[in-house]
Amino acid sequence: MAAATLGEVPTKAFDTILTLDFGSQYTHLITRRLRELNILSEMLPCTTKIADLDYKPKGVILSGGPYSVYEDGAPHVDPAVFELGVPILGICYGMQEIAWRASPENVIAGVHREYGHSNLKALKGDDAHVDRLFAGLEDSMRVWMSHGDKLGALPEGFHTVAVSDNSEYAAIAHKTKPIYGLQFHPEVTHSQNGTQLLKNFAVDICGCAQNWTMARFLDQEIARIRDLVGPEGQVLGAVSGGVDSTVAAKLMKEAIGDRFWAVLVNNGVMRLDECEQVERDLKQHLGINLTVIDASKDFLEGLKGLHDPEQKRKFIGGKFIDVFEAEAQKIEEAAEKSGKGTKIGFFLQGTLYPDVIESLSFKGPSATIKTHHNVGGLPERMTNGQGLQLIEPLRSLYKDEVRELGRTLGIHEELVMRHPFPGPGIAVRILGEVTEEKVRIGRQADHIFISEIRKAGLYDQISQAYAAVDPSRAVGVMGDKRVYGYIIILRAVTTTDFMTAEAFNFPWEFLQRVMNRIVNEVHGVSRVTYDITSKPPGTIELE
Ligand SMILES: Nc1ncnc2c1ncn2[C@@H]1O[C@H](COP(=O)(O)OP(=O)(O)OP(=O)(O)O)[C@@H](O)[C@H]1O
Ligand SMILES: O=c1[nH]c(=O)c2[nH+]cn([C@@H]3O[C@H](COP(=O)(O)O)[C@@H](O)[C@H]3O)c2[nH]1
Ligand SMILES: NC(=O)CC[C@H](N)C(=O)O
Ligand SMILES: [Mg+2]
Repeated sequence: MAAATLGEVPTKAFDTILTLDFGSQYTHLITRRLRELNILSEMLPCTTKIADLDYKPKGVILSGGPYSVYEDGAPHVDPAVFELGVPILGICYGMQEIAWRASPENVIAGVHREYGHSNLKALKGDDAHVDRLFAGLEDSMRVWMSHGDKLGALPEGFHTVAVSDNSEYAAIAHKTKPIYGLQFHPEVTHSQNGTQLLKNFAVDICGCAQNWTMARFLDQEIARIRDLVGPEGQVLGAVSGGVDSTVAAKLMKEAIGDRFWAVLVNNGVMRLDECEQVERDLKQHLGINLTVIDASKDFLEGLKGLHDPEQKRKFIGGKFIDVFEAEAQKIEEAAEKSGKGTKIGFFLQGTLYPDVIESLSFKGPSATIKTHHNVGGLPERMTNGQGLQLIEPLRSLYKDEVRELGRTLGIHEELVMRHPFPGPGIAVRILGEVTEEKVRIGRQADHIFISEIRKAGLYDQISQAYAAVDPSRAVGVMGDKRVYGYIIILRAVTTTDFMTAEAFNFPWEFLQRVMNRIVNEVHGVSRVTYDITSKPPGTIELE
C-alpha cells in the first residue's frame, strides 16, 4: 500500500458524485463533464464496496460497460448503493443493471444493435418528479447510443420518460425514488443536451454545489500540505520543466517555501537550451529552490552502442535513478545543515488522475507498449513510503485542470501550455543509436520546427510536435556538391488524451518553409519528411 496521504480525491471538501465504472470507454467522460460543471466526480471500479467509502457521495452514476447484465460473470454493483439514500443514475449498462436487479427478465438481447445517432423524444407529463431529468430541455434531441441489449419491460415502480427510434425505454425514472436510467450516453459530445442532463441530475436532483474550482482546490491543498508536512518538514522533488512537475513544484513552494528542494537532471538529451530555460523559469520566475545536475556526459556515454528502443529507455530510467539517488543524498545532507528544519521526510510526485484511473480500471491496466521512463522508476525508498512519504497533490486532476491550477498559481501562459516532453527526451526521437552529432542535429531541427510553429500561431492548436532524426542517409545536392545526410522526420499531432492521435494538417507552405530552413541551417541533413501516421497504429513518439 503506497503511503499516498496527500492528493487523494478531496471528496470530503467538495460535494461529490461517485461514478462507478463498469468498463465503458466513456466512463471517464462522465467525470470530465461533471468537473466542467464545477462539480467534483470521483471514478471508482464497479466492484467498490460502499462500506469502504470514507465519505458520502451526493449521488451515484453507474456507467456503461461491455458486458450483458444477464451473462455469467457480468459485474454487479454493491446492493448497498441503493441503501445510501442518494440519487442514482444508470447509463446504458448502468440502467440495465438497475432494471435487472428489479427482475432479471427486464433485460433482453435486442434484435438490432443500436450504435450511433438516434432521435430521442422526451415524454413530459405532469409528474414533476419523473420529469426532473429532462427539465428545461426540448422534447426532441439527437443522442448517441451504443448497445445491443435493451429493457424488455419496465421495472416495477418505474415510468418511461423518453423513447427513441429503437428503444421503447430510452430513459426511465422511478415514480417516487430519485433513481433514473438512460439507454444513451449523455457524456459523449455527440449527444445533444448531454451536459445539461448531467447538470439536471447532479445539481437539481442531487443538490451538488458547483464549487469545484481550481482557486478553491489550491487553498485547500496548500492547507493540507502544511498540515501534513508540519512547520519544519522538508520535501524533495524531481522536476523536468514540464507542466505537471512545474505546477506541483510551485504549489509546494507556495505551501512550504524553501523547505521544498527541486532537482532537475540534465540527461544530455534535453532540447536546445532547455536546462537553462527551465532553470530561469523555476528559479527566477517562480522562486523555486532548484538544483540542476549535469549528468549529460554519463548519459551520452552509456547510450553508446544501444540500438534497441527498450534498451535505451531502460538505460535512461536506470541511470536517472542512480544520478538522482546520489544527488538526493547530498541534498538531504545540505537540507539537514540548512537550519530550515528537520531532514527530508517527503517526496513530491506530479501523478495525474488519468494515471490513477488507469491503475484502478475495472478492466485492469493496459498492455505495456513502451516502458515509460517516469516517476515509477524512481528510487524505491522514495516511493514505497518506507523512507520518504509520497505527496501527490495533482493526483485527483486532469491535465487541463492542472493547467488551470498553474494559471491560478501565476505560472505564465507559455509554460502552462507547454507540450508534454518525454523523460527520455531526444533519445527516443533518434532512431537507433544516440550520438552527440545526432543529438545536435535533432535539437537544431526541433528548435526550427517549434519556432516556426510558434511564429505561425499554431502551437496551441497542436497537442505535441517535434523533429526526429532518421539515421538512414540519403543523397542530396547543395551548391552543386553531393551531400549524404540524415533524414529529419517532423511529427505534430492533435489529441485529447494522448491515447489516440491524428497528424496535424499543416498548410503546405508552412511545411516547405520548415524544410527549407532545416536543410539550409542544420548541417548533416539532406531530407525532411512529415509523418502523417495516426495513433493507432502509430504511437506519438517514434520509439
Ligand atoms: N530531466 C529530468 N529531471 C528531473 N526529473 C525529471 C526529468 N524528466 C522527468 N522527470 C520526472 O519525471 C516525471 C514524469 O515526467 P512527465 O514528462 O510525465 O511529466 P512532466 O515533465 O512533469 O510534464 P509533461 O507531461 O508536461 O512533460 C516528471 O514529473 C519529473 O518528476
Ligand atoms: O514522461 C514520459 N516518459 C516516457 O518514457 C514517455 N514515452 C512517451 N511519453 C509521452 O507519452 C505520450 C504518448 O506517447 P506514445 O504514443 O509514444 O506512447 C506522449 O505525450 C509522449 O511524449 C513519455 N513520457
Ligand atoms: N454501452 C453499454 O453500456 C452497453 C451495455 C450492454 N453491453 C449492451 O450491449 O447493451
Ligand atoms: Mg515531461
